[in-house]
This record gives sequence, structure tokens and C-alpha cells, in this order.
Amino acid sequence: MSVPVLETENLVKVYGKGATRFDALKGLTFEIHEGESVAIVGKSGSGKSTLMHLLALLDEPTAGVVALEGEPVNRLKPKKVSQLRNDTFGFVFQQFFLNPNQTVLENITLPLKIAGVGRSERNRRGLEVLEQLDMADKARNKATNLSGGQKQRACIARALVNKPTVLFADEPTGNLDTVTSEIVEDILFGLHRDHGITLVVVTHDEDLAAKCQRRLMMQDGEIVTEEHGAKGTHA
Ligand SMILES: Nc1ncnc2c1ncn2[C@@H]1O[C@H](COP(=O)(O)OP(=O)(O)OP(=O)(O)O)[C@@H](O)[C@H]1O
Repeated sequence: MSVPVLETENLVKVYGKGATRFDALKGLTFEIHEGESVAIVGKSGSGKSTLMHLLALLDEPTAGVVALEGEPVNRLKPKKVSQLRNDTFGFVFQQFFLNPNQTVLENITLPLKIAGVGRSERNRRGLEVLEQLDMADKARNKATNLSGGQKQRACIARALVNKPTVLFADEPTGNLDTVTSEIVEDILFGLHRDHGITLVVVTHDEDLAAKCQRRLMMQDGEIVTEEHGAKGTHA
């Protein structure tokens, strides 16, 4: 079998110490393979976001290992980790995190700016993904002047502009109405199906989770069950 794009070994996260110590993740070992769609589900406080932050190299575990394409990340220098994160991952969050003072195009090309890509190439690639998401006509709009669904599409565009291997989505439809949620879900699963992007979704939404090929059910910092097989039409 191929090397997993992400794997963890005995992943532990402890917040605080002494009387305020909280064991948020209690030794998780699992793999995510390239091209999979995986949902991380569970009640509020079960450790979903903590796990996603560790997988996405946004935070460090207290103990245990995260390996990216077979390489344990804890052996790498912080600068290399940042570079890998920017090159390999795209992020879509519930809260959008768009800069209201910048245009849509400026917002979505930020990962390319961080990677040191020049302005004209940034704009070319930015317009290409906006085109793909049917948002090219909004390129010069300020990011505030968009509907919720358009904001989330802009976030997806920003997540895709670096052609990531893995797309992390934390409650991507949490702030959207049902119809707009479906549009955003269709885009995410379309990227998965048609472009082979690996999708890691943290969600409370059972319908969204059901569309993923695998569901990791979390409870009190542990994966208590794992379900396989998409329940929807996106096998
Ligand atoms: N920085 C922190 N300091 C202390 N405790 C924390 C910190 N971050 C998270 N926790 C605790 O760790 C536990 C897991 O939090 P986490 O955000 O991963 O849960 P979650 O499953 O994503 O919840 P939600 O669905 O509400 O977002 C919670 O009990 C939370 O209070």
C-alpha cells in the first residue's frame, strides 16, 4: 500500500498542568491515504479541532508523532514545517478569516504571496481558481461585499490556489444556510472526486460526514469508532 499522506502514532495533547490539566487527545494512531475523504466527528469538546490542528501542523503534540508522507514532522525545523504546511495543505474554516480591506483576489492569493510567487503569476493563478469556482466576476470586490456562500467559495479558492494535496475543512458549512451548504459541499466533494484532493472535514453535520468515505468518531479525546463507506452519492 502507498505511504499514507498523513499518519499519527500515539498522538497525545495535554492542555494546562496540575489542577487545570486537561487530556484533550489520549494517544491516537491512524492513517489517512492520499485521495481519501475523512470526517472527524464527535460532540463538542471531544477533541476534533485539537486533532485537526495537530494533523495540519498548526500545533505540536505533547507526545507522539505526526508524519507527513512518511516523514515524522517533529524532526523538522519550524521553518521547514511552515513551508510544508503552506505547500501541502489548504484550509477552509467556518469563520472565513478573510481580510475585509482586501479584494477577493488579494485574499485568495495570500498563500502564493507567502510562498514568494510574484504578483502577475499570483493574479493569473488566483483568477484561474476563481474561474473554477464561478467567482471570477467577484475578483476585484472587497471581501466584505459578498454573501456567506460567496465568502466560503472565496475561502475554498484561497485553500486551492497552492494546489494542495490535503484540504482541511473545519465546520465548512457551519455558518451557511441549507441551500448554500449544499453548494459548498458539492464543490468540496467535486474537488475530491474530480481532482483527487484528500479531504479532512471536522463537522457536527451528519449529512456532511455521511458523504465522506471514512468517519472517525471521537469521544473524550479518543477515536471510539471508525465507519467506512460514503453513505451518500459520493462513493
Ligand atoms: N488552549 C486550550 N487550553 C485548555 N483547554 C483547551 C484548549 N483548547 C481546547 N481545550 C479543551 O480541549 C477539549 C477539546 O477541544 P476541541 O476544541 O478540540 O474540541 P472540539 O471537539 O473541536 O469541540 P467543538 O465541536 O466545540 O469545536 C475541550 O474540552 C477544550 O475545552
